[in-house]
Amino acid sequence: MEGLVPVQRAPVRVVSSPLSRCNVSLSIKRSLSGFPMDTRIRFKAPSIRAQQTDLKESLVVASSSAENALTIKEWEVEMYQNELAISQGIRIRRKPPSKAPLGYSGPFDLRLHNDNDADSPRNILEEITWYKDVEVSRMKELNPLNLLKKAVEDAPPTRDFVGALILAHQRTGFPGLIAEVKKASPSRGVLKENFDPVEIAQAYERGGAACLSVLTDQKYFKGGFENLEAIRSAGVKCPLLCKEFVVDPWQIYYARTKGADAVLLIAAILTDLEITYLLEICKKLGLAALVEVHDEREMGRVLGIEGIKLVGINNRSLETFKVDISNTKRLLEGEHGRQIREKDMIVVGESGLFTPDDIAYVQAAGVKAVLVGESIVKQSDPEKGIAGLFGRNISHA
Ligand SMILES: O=C(O)c1ccccc1NCC(=O)[C@H](O)[C@H](O)COP(=O)(O)O
Repeated sequence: MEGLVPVQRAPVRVVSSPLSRCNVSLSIKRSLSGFPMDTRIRFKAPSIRAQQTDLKESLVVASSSAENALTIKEWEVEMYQNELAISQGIRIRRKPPSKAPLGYSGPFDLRLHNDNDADSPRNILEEITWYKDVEVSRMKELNPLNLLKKAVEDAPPTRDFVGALILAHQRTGFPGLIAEVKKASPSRGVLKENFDPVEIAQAYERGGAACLSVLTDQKYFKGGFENLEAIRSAGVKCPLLCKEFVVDPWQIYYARTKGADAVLLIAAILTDLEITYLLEICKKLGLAALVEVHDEREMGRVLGIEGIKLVGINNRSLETFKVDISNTKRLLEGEHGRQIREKDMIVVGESGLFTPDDIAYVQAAGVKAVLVGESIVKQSDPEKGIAGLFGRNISHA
């Protein structure tokens, strides 16, 4: 099935079913956590017609036992994926480690997570990630992937996000600006009361932004996919980054249907294999991917993944909210910095940038682009906010 990575193939024996004599083989192709599951039941059924009624009845029995087997297998895979994520240094658990399904009789260590407080998120990023899982399941029901894939064909064409950043950098001598359309955030609350996303986007464009970042999360950032769509439909030329917490390939397709030119992939919540897979989907859809890291370990992981052009260094810990712009400098020093230059990757300095000195600081550290929200969106005139941030008008430089 298109869009799946067969990370696990587990034969499930339907031991007590009468169907076992028909050589039922249930193979589970489970992709990544939160990703679609492709379940196929193959029959090497006897060719004799007379056995068909018998087979129908047997199917009913088998399907309920197969369903149980699937639930258990799915839960097991999720647990293994949590283990895999932990082994890659990912502290964020992708799902609440809820209780093992009825009938589970696997290794004891998979059940160790069932302590009483384990089902509470440990920080805001974990909370958002768990919420996304539920939200995406709901949205998928309204917009199934097969319909989305058709809708993608009618989406407006993608624009060159990376190219726009490089051009802006060459044109102005400053890092190319990704200006963020951000109404609120978990750390700062509401940043702008009278929030008109299209007006703000147009002001950013006039002010010399190379690209825009549009927050689409409703619950924590008071954003929305309708903002992305409205900005695109209003004729804003700057390429658009869909700023989401992507945990499922479905979100990438959805972003594309709403006019996105790029998406954010956060290394703190995705395994290496998931990033690789999501990058493939982006490539297929003509989208750029901004892969975001926060620490040395994430940077090391990302440098080991093929095909990443744009890497963002977030100065804000998404777990603690602490902002420290020296994070950008630290992560670009030494071996990692050398590899980034060797691979000719574009680094985006993200979060906590307020003044021309901040811009000069991250530029000296090696960034060719910056992603800025709060300091410019809060200004009564965001166009002037950009000039204030760079210390001069960058719209025609
Ligand atoms: O901004 C937050 O409070 C936040 C909290 C938890 C997860 C993500 C968060 N922000 C996303 C971002 O990375 C920023 O919106 C972006 O880098 C712009 O930052 P800033 O210029 O500081 O608004």
